[in-house]
Amino acid sequence: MRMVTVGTRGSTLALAQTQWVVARLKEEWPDTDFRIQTISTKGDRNRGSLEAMAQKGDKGFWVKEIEDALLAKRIDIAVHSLKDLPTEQPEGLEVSSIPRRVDARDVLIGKEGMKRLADLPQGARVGTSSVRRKAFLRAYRPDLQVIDLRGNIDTRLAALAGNEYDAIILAAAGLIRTEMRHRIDEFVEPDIMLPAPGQGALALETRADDDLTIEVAYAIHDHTTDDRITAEREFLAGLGAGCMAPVGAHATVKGGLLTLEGWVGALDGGHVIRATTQGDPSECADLGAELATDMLDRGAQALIDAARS
Ligand SMILES: NCc1[nH]cc(CCC(=O)O)c1CC(=O)O
Repeated sequence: MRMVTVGTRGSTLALAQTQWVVARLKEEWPDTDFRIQTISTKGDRNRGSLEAMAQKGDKGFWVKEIEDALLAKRIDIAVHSLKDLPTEQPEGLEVSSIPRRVDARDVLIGKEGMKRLADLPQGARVGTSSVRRKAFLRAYRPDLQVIDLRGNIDTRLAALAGNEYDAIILAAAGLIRTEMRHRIDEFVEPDIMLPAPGQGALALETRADDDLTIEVAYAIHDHTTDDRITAEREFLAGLGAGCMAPVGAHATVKGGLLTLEGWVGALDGGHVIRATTQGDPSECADLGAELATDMLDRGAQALIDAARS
């Protein structure tokens, strides 16, 4: 029997999404044996200094050790949250399959009476970890207090139970995948907070020459998700930015037309540059690159640089 080892981080979310992937793969390949191997990354070990690492240009702190395990053939497929995966893969590795995306939106979870973003009282304390959420939240509601909130999903939910926060913002996908959808109080619409490029999608990474495993992984590839996230990621790459930038991107496909929206925000919320483009889904990469060029012409670089320092 063929055996495929699937590697991932050890967090609840990483394990839940890897178990989902393996169940889907097993449906397609009932005669293949799948084994899950967890791997600890620099991001898992140094939670406190993620921003410092990002500033040094170290983009791959959630994935480096997992990619090393792929290259050393300790694992055959790596499962990543797409939004944490740098836009380029190291020599010898490739993204071979993009499974169907779940909800890309951010969500609000609040205490009693704090369950809708628009209705939060003046000065309410909202916890979030990402510069993108901070920038867009401050632009929408300059009166709110935006407070740092780090850690995995369980840690963040535990923090909300304490006294420091009135509400927190997370990715819907993480809660859906860990069977905590019932905790969601409000889906924040993209016209208020544009999601991160690739949010809600997974990436299956393999060795670029491992044809057998690539065929296995590709069985759960979803073309529409791929077109959407390709547009979003090319936009991010075109801006020269990574997952720690105040950048949102959200593509949808309707009636055979791909619509890509991109936002770049000032971290203080004072300014958000917004742009939209449309085209055939087969042109997804070009649409993303063109939108990035357009935004750079309109001053996006200064906002990205400012958020970095
Ligand atoms: N940066 C951490 C991270 N990476 C992926 C997800 C959620 C799942 C996803 O976006 O696919 C999260 C948690 C969050 O942002 O709330």
